[in-house]
Amino acid sequence: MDITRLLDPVAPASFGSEMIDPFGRSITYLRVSVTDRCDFRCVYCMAEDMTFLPKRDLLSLEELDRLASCFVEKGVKRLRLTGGEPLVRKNIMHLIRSLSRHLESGALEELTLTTNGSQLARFAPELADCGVRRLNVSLDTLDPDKFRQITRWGELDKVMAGIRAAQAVGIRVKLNAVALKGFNEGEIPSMIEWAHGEGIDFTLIETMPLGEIDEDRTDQYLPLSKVRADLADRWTLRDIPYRTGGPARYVEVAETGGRLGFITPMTHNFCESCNRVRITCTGTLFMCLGQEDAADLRAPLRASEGNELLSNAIDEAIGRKPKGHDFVIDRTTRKPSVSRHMSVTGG
Ligand SMILES: Nc1nc2c(ncn2[C@@H]2O[C@H](COP(=O)(O)OP(=O)(O)OP(=O)(O)O)[C@@H](O)[C@H]2O)c(=O)[nH]1
Ligand SMILES: C[S@@+](CC[C@H](N)C(=O)[O-])C[C@H]1O[C@@H](n2cnc3c(N)ncnc32)[C@H](O)[C@@H]1O
Ligand code: SF4
Ligand code: SF4
Repeated sequence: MDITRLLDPVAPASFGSEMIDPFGRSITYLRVSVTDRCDFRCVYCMAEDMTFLPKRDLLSLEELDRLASCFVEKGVKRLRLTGGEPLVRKNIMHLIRSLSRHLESGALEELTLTTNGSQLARFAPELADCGVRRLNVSLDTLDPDKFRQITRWGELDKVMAGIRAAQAVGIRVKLNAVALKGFNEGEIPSMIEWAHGEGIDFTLIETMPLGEIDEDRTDQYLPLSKVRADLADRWTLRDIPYRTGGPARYVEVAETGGRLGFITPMTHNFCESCNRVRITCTGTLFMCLGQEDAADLRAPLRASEGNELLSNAIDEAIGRKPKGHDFVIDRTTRKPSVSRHMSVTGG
């Protein structure tokens, strides 16, 4: 905590001050959406006909580096690149290579990604070389036809090759699947068995109401409380204290010997222990995934070469971090709770 702020609450935070929000939560985790573009169009994430940002609106990789590095100086220990699809951003490895200096210095504990895996076979060796030790691959089905259906045109083979390539260079892969009623509901146990057989942790996510999509979310929404109860009829699930710094809560499945995570924003809110904020590829800071409020960091970033203005803008925004989301998915609420798509902030 910056001592000058304790003595005088209106004193500007000194550069490098750690970030504590109004609810006493320490912000140590930054998610950076490096592009809003993607080579897939998952039906729960995007509409088929999406309008993406013009390239001129994007921060350069150097600007993204400066922005993320300012957060590292302010106490961020975990950095996750997302998107859109992070690996489709041109020259993304320049950014990852450059950010890896914070791993070498010990300032960062983890540099990682959430990816759809389509480009992973190409990038895995270099990612490992940059110090990426584990990453999350989003995969909602193991059936190639269903995979094409949910992603609108993705090829499962490529993702599988990406997973294998990552494992081959020693990167630990975790699979994340959005639980979708009538789509992968029946396949969840066999996906878990497959992942655990491969030594891969598996996490289920509840669908959240972000952005207009072509389908009705009420038809897709599958509460994980129900999935968990069904799995508990089949297997022995034991709560374990394992934590990654993300929102998943884990159990161990006695019969498979693997870890299963649940990300339950709808049925069991985890905002109380929130430790994260997000920046987008245009330099907008979102203090909460589930709210519209945001702060522009591009202007202070570009206004001077030093980081003081930027640091002050970040402190001011962290001071507005809300308590949590107000997500609702039901038949009476047709509009998404938040207008932007998940691909803007990267989940
Ligand atoms: N509501 C909410 N959902 C989140 C938050 N962070 C992550 N999620 C959801 O969880 C999904 C997976 O996030 P990841 O960071 O890839 O996975 P994770 O399981 O949290 O990450 P690790 O546990 O660090 O491996 C995201 O795409 C979101 O859908 C959050 O702060 N709030
Ligand atoms: C937006 S994607 C970005 C990174 C990368 N393209 C990927 O799919 O891993 C990050 C995660 O958000 C999840 N996601 C997208 N839309 C969602 C929604 N409406 N509710 C819950 N999770 C969602 C995806 O399944 C994925 O795991
Ligand atoms: S979930 Fe990821 S892969 Fe699927 S459309 Fe969204 S950004 Fe692309
Ligand atoms: S919804 Fe907002 S407050 Fe809740 S965990 Fe996610 S980012 Fe944090």
